[in-house]
Amino acid sequence: MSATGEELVRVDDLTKSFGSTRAVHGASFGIAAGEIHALCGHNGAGKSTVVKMLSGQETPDAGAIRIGGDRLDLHSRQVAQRSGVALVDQELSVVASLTVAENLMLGDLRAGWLNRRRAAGPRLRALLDNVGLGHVDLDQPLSELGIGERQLVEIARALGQDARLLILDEPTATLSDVESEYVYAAVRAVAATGRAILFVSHRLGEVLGLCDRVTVMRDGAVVATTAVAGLTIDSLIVQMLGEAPHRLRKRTGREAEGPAEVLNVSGLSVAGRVDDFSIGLRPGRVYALAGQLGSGASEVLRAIAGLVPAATGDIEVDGVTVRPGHPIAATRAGIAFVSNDRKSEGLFLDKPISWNLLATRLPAVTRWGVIDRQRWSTALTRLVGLCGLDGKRSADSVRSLSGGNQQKVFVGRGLGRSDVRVLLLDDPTRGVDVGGRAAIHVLLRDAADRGMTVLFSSTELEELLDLADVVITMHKGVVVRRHDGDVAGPVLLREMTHGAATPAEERR
Ligand SMILES: Nc1ncnc2c1ncn2[C@@H]1O[C@H](COP(=O)(O)OP(=O)(O)OP(=O)(O)O)[C@@H](O)[C@H]1O
Repeated sequence: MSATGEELVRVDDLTKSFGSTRAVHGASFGIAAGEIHALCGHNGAGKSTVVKMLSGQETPDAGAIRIGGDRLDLHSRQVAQRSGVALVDQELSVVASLTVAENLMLGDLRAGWLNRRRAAGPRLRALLDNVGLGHVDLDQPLSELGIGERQLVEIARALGQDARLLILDEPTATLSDVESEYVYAAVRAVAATGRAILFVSHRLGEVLGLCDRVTVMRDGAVVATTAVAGLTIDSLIVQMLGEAPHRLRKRTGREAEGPAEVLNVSGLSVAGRVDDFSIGLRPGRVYALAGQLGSGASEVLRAIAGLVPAATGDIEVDGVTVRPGHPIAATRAGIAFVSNDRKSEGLFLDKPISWNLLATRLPAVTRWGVIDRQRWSTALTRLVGLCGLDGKRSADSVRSLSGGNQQKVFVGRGLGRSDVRVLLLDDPTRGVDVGGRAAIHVLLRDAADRGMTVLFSSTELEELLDLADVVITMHKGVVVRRHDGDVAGPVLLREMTHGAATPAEERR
């Protein structure tokens, strides 16, 4: 752990609301020069909003940000960058088709002669060396590098901006352990140069292993800033969730026994993402895959839906084999998939609601290849009712709906179809407000009650506890545990953020 020096970054009473949502209120903490400072909290705690305020993407409603004692008005990303704040985002912004050198110069504010490739060469070389990329050629296309190395190029680029504060938002979420180690080494090297580092992570093991102190947020407020030396995974989880009586998932009477399994998956693997995943699912139940970004939950769903060509393993629906990597075969077998990206992978935003709901069931609403008005209208009325949408608006474009209602249309397409046996949903309520979320939960529960098998992924404890009959936790591509009976929120969070307990941890 690096020694920490004078306080370099200071955040005081930072506050930000979106409409009636108080995303962050009264948040205060400091980061010393040379310190690796973690920012933790469960979903919706306010971490991203703090990061956005520090990096100039959101303007605080109140409060102050100081770097090196100077109070800063970081009203745009460029201003934040000029003030010495560099952000390495969850989504990499490096460009695969450019060379490493070109990527390092992207977005550099000191454009001009200094950045011309030849003049900049030695400086760029030093940046790469600093993050452990001494073996990488500046003129190599970025596409030749692995995902971990691209993450390091991104960090090197941020350093090239002469950052005083380097913010890393879940930098290892999708990396392997080996790749993550390179990132840790780079982060330690950067801290050793006296910069302040804010490290946002859901992986509590790495927080304890890498960082000096951790600030935990809950419901928009800072709970505490503590030296990691005095913390354990469990004490961090208590800070994240509070001491209040922990919610238990209530048994619904849907025990493990019951009707024969409809979906059987065994030995499902996706190189580098999912390792040896097996599951048997019965009809009439709601199953959840609980896992953070990088847990493999999303890839499992996509692989079962036939959308991952490189997936291997056995998938059977009602005893009939469905070859991985064949989406049409999966659909024919009765598997429907709702992705987590309704905008680019599902809805036609400028088409009417009716069209979006019925496009996937044309055979049921046509006669001799022509749309049968009567059938169309009957199916539409039924589906609009099933989704809890306003029937009078079915001619409106999907774009005109709120996010929650758009998601209802997206989910609704898989409902009420006799040919769908298994409904897979990747994070079905992401970005949906509380009311919309409850409505989607009702839709999914009803679908299960009518005999469908529902399997969804989520990172939200409340959603897992409210909706699922069975919760399967995943961490770094493997199943941690299957919970058929009652389970408490902190147990799920521990398994999602840290994986299986070691024998020593079990004994404690
Ligand atoms: N642009 C926005 N408009 C409306 N509400 C928002 C917006 N951004 C964030 N929120 C709300 O503010 C609260 C804090 O969200 P934030 O994204 O900062 O949390 P987080 O700790 O980063 O969560 P996660 O780990 O899930 O990313 C949440 O209730 C969220 O729904």
